[in-house]
Amino acid sequence: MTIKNSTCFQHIWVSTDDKRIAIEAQKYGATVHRRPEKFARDDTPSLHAISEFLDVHRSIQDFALFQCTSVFLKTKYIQEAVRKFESHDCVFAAKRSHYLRWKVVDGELMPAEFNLSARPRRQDWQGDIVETGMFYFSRRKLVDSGLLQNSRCSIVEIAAKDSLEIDSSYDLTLAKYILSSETKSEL
Ligand SMILES: CC(=O)N[C@H]1[C@H]([C@H](O)[C@H](O)CO)O[C@](O)(C(=O)O)C[C@@H]1O
Repeated sequence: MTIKNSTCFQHIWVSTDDKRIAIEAQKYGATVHRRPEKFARDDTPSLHAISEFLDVHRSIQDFALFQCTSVFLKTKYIQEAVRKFESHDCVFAAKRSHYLRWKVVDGELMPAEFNLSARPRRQDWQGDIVETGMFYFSRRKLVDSGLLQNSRCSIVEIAAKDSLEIDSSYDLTLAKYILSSETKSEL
């Protein structure tokens, strides 16, 4: 409904091989794209599913993928993405991360991005940019070359409280808790 209410799109499709999802999608005014089972496996990358969709819908040049695992999508994020998409090849949802990341190189632990003798403070750096998975605006020309993004990308920064992506039952519990604690005006 958030996508529909944004009034930003000519068409809203739900790509699925599942009858129950198809019924729900139609109930809320989306058009169903019957995704072939071989593109609907647990290990099917989204890019393959997008490519299959674009192969069937040849007139579509530009598109936005919304992942239903990000349940705190807001109209303001969609509108910002639409604005930025006018001057970029792709726009995706991202958040800032201020975690100090480490990596193992040849069996040795070392900082991924920071200097041990000058540990950054949150206040002193803008943080890493991390995809939240909420959405990806992109173009057929990129998908045709096997990409979803290129160097002419922009991001929409998602507030930490909206950035949860449901990947596990713990995430689902968290999402239910956040939803029950949000006031109606915030939704
Ligand atoms: C558009 C895209 O690439 N989607 C991919 C997402 C995003 O990378 C993730 O949501 C970012 O947070 O991850 C997966 O769901 C995953 O690894 O299980 C696979 C899926 O193909």
